Amino acid sequence: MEKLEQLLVEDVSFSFGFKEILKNINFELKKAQVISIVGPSGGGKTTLLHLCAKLLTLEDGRIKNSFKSSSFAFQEARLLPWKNVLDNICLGLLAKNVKKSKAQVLAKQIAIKFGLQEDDLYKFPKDLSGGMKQRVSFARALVVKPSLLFLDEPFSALDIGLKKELQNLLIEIIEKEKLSILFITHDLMEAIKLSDEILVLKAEPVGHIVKKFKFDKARDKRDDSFVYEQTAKLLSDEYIINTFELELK
Ligand SMILES: Nc1ncnc2c1ncn2[C@@H]1O[C@H](COP(=O)(O)OP(=O)(O)OP(=O)(O)O)[C@@H](O)[C@H]1O
Repeated sequence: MEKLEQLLVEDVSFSFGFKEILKNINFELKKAQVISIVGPSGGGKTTLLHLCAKLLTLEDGRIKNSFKSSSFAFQEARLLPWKNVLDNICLGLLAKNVKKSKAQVLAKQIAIKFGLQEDDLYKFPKDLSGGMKQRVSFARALVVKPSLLFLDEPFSALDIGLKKELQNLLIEIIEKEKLSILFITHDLMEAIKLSDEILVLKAEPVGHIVKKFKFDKARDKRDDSFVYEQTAKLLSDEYIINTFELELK
């Protein structure tokens, strides 16, 4: 029988020193699902993601991650400046003991899929635009074929066209490879386009989930009008208004 892959977060609370950041967080992320965490700045979204990804040590509650493998992509691409594009993408594969020649072939394939040109592969991060760095960061995260991907605002610095292109590519990979994603975004439209569930994290008095929104419509059927319609609905929801301290005009 195949092992159940899921991320189970139960009663998680966390403090930095005396400052309580998160209180009683509960949710479950299943295979091929996308959960996004939205909320105002400073609400503890990144802290929660880091706890789930074991980049921070859990103090209180339980996090069970039974996904086979995971990887990350962050808002800043975090590429190694002394390695070229190809070598940056190869890193995770080499860490998994894939032979260098094989790693380079796989890295090249995914780089091209993510819209990089052949001659970009030998450039160093300092010679890349922000959008190109982001493509490299995605390629590096996905080349290892993770079953769970942690994303911290990966699209926020990109122009609308590139954002849409990378989102669509991600949607294709979610459906084809049954990728699961936990991601943070400030962008409600992006969350609606990509997620099965949105968790709204309110900062006051301590970071907690005030509401969960679920979306059943197949991701590849979510056209612009669906996204606009749902965004308008969310923006009139009292929990969203309250959490983001929106003023009703
Ligand atoms: N290493 C740290 N030490 C102490 N406090 C921290 C540390 N990292 C974050 N914090 C504090 O924890 C709180 C939550 O931060 P976090 O980055 O998780 O919020 P966020 O919701 O992701 O914010 P943003 O949307 O601005 O990225 C903030 O008040 C922040 O100042």
